[in-house]
Amino acid sequence: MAFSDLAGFEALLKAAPGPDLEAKAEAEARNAQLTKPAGSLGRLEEIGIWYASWRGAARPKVTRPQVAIFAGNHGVTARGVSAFPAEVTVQMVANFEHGGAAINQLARNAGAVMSIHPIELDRPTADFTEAPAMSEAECVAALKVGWDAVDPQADLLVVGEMGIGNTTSAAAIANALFGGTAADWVGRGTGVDDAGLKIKEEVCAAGVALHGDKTPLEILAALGGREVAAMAGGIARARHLRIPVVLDGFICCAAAATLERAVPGALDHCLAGHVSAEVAHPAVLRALVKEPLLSMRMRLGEGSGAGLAIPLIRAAVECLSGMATFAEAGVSGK
Ligand SMILES: Cc1cc2ncn([C@H]3O[C@H](COP(=O)(O)O)[C@@H](O)[C@H]3O)c2cc1C
Ligand SMILES: O=C(O)c1cccnc1
Repeated sequence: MAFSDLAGFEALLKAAPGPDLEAKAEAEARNAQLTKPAGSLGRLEEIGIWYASWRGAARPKVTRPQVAIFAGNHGVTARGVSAFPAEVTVQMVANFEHGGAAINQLARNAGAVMSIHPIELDRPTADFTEAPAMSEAECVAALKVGWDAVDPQADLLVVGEMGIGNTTSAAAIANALFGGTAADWVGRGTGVDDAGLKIKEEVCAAGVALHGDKTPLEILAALGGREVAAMAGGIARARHLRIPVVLDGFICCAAAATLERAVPGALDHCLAGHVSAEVAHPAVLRALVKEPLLSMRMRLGEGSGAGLAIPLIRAAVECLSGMATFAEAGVSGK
């Protein structure tokens, strides 16, 4: 399966498979017979059934989670939108490769295989206050990096990002997709001061004024970044492979939101791993109708919040698949 332009990518989104309803019904029936009062495992029960429906198996297992990290550089960093310099992006890629970042520890803790995908770091995107950040061809190339990064053998996917300046990009995407004003969507990211926040607001407003009336995937190209588009491509590919996805923080959810706005239901195979401390993340989650699993005051990105949620999802699946039924265990029912 391939795509060569945004229209082709959107057609693939539309053609993506839904959950396996037979496996879902089987998992629901099984869940109803497990040795516990009905509903007593709360959300764990829903998560187990959701996972079973996407994997097409009533008693699935999470054995091969994947964490794919994408990195890109942003033209808008020249405007002073981050507390850190743009070189940090490439420096953090080296850190990921040497195992020194937070996500390395969280991926290992989750038993996940981690892959790192720097995308043309020596070619920052255009400043989106002046021109589209990416041409259609550049956006399609980045979507493909994400599409190709997904291991078809994986059974759970986290997409993460590294890109200094990308909370500004994510805020502009959210503002363009969901309306309101720039002030509703910009936050402190890596920790900008009040003057930095003001600049972010102006940059976001200028980007939305220039590109806000485009279609959702054109907005991804115009206001996103290469790592942002790659996350969207990875999420879309996972859907075709029926691999459930754990969404990370503000940037990941802004990327994902372009898919949902292009084709409603495109994120049905995704759970929100956490709610980030970035101020507008709760609003993006509300717009996507996703209830986050964790609330840990994290605001790092890199897939860290989602990576932390992998063991929780595995725990839900272990209960569904491993528990005995009342009949098997000889436990009396109500
Ligand atoms: C050392 C370091 C490691 C990071 N890992 C993720 N981010 C996060 O911060 C960046 C977004 O924030 P802003 O828009 O304010 O630049 C992204 O790279 C994101 O992944 C990091 C940032 C830094 C400084
Ligand atoms: O919510 C996030 O993912 C986030 C917030 C701040 C900085 N980097 C990432």
